[in-house]
Amino acid sequence: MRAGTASMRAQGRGQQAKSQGQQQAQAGQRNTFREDEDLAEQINLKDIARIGSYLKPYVKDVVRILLVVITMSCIAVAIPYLTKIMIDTVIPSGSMGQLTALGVGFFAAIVVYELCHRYRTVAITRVGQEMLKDMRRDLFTHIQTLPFSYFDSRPHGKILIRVVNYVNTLSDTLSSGLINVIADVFTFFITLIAMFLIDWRLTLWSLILFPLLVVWVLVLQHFQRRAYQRLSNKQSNLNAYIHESIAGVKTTQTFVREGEQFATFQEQQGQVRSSWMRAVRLQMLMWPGVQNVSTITIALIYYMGIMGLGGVQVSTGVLIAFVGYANSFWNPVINIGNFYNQLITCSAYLERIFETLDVRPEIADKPGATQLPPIKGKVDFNDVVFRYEPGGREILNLVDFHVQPGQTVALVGPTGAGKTTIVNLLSRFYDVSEGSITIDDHDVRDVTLESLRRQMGVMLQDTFIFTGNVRENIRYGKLDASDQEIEEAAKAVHAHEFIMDLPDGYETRVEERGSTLSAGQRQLIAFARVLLADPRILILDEATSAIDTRTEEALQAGLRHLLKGRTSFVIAHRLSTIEGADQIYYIDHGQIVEHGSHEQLLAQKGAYYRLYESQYTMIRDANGA
Ligand SMILES: Nc1ncnc2c1ncn2[C@@H]1O[C@H](COP(=O)(O)OP(=O)(O)OP(=O)(O)O)[C@@H](O)[C@H]1O
Repeated sequence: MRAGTASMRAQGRGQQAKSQGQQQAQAGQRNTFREDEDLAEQINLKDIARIGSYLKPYVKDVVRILLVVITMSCIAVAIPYLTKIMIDTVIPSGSMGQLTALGVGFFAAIVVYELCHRYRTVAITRVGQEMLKDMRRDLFTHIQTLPFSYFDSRPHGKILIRVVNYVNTLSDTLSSGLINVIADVFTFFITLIAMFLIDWRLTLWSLILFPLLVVWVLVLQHFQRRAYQRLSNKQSNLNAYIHESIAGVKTTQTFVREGEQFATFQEQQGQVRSSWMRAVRLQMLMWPGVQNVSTITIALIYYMGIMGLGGVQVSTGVLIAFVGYANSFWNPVINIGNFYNQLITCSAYLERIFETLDVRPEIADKPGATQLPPIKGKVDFNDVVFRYEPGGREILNLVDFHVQPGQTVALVGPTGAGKTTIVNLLSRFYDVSEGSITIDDHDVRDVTLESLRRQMGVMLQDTFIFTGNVRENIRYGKLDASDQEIEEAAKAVHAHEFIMDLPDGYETRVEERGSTLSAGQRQLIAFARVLLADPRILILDEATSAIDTRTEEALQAGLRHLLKGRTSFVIAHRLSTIEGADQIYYIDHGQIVEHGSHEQLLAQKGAYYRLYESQYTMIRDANGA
């Protein structure tokens, strides 16, 4: 990953997002919780402009808020001027009428200011939250479309932190910063104009230290940005580690490795703490800079005004009004400085968010992709070569086989041989590196993903159960299925019996990943789900591995008529489940080494025969024992 950094920076972040994954993949490297992700050197102004694009739908609200905020600025500018009139004109004149009128004016200004303030706070928060919601929605929907390879290339905790924490971090900047800063720029200029109109010499003296402040902010921003980038990386690493630890907690407890897990956690946490402290220390340096300059300026105004230096000859009223202006001049400067600070902090998070949004799914419909017509089920693998990473190890090497509609094909072979990879290519979760895969003579890359996957039913090794109840989980296969259809599918796969034994039958609540169900029960539910979807091509990847032999026999009977007329691919280590298959392919090291029916393969006395023998011997020994 590091080797690619220089060229990535040169290309700018837009391309960087795209190239980072690819370069990582080319180098065959994947990110882990121990590694920081690469970050761009410079703040990308496009990222900032993109936040603006999230404001677009709320333009009317923003205009209303801006009007309110500008009213507030005008009041803030008027008050020192009213003070000047009070001191220089009204008090010396002793006119009670003018004094009362000015007093009422002051009071009205303060009431209007407070009302505006309340409105502004609520309206800005609402717009900010809507923008965050939109951004989170975009991230979530985009992540749902990303290919498996994206999730292979980094810990899931690092993806999670972008959608939740990083977006939250933008909250302040979006909800108050962005709109307030526009008002602050406005206040800054009208204050400056008011100051020039009252006394241009004193105004110039007030600005004498301003360039110094700009230099101070610019010097600091580089270090500050680096510090916040480092912090975002460390937070991401910690999140990835916590996520992994929770997923692996059963293994940790089984092997009593809590101590080791804790030590790694402490190490990760320590890195977050130290990078946080450094970032905050740098941020704190910005504040005294602005604060000191503003204090020195005010002292200077008093000194110049009182001593009449530098050609400055002013009345007491002007001097007091000027100090008031100096405050309301420095306030927006401080606010703009703070906003800049926030922006630097946010840019570290924004680049991660937009990088995710910029990842173009490698597996996507090509321009002009057609709908795959209703399929009959002819499948051809034509000299397929496949590597998970470009330039990486060949996982499949010239795999060539042809399946007729309605046939049941079994893939067997040692672990890691490439069986799952074959069926993943068929559903186009990855694209072949060389060769082609066709369904009914349509190349899977030429048709839309939606029309392809909608006609395929895939049941993977690790069955996923969503939070909800059993019925909803089965309905996932066909969202408009009736209760009767759901129960029929469950009966066909012999899931109905165990479901009826659950406390609330089909309404029994199940938790994320189905942790309250046994592995076999989870597989039966997934089986019913996939059968309900009624796909033309069925893929069962170790789908019966956790089902006990008795249930499996019953299940086989139920399945037989469902498999009829469907092209099916069955991967099973337990050979008894695939004996009836029309074709059995024995895969080893990414190649088909034998194929034929069960009887033909036994007669060949090759790898399949040896595997069968070893399983048979194991069963016989177990029964004998
Ligand atoms: N996402 C991935 N990225 C990189 N390599 C992978 C990935 N998934 C699998 N592999 C590698 O590809 C090879 C084939 O894996 P595959 O899962 O297809 O094997 P399999 O025959 O299904 O094994 P098993 O019977 O154990 O499920 C293995 O060497 C594995 O390490």
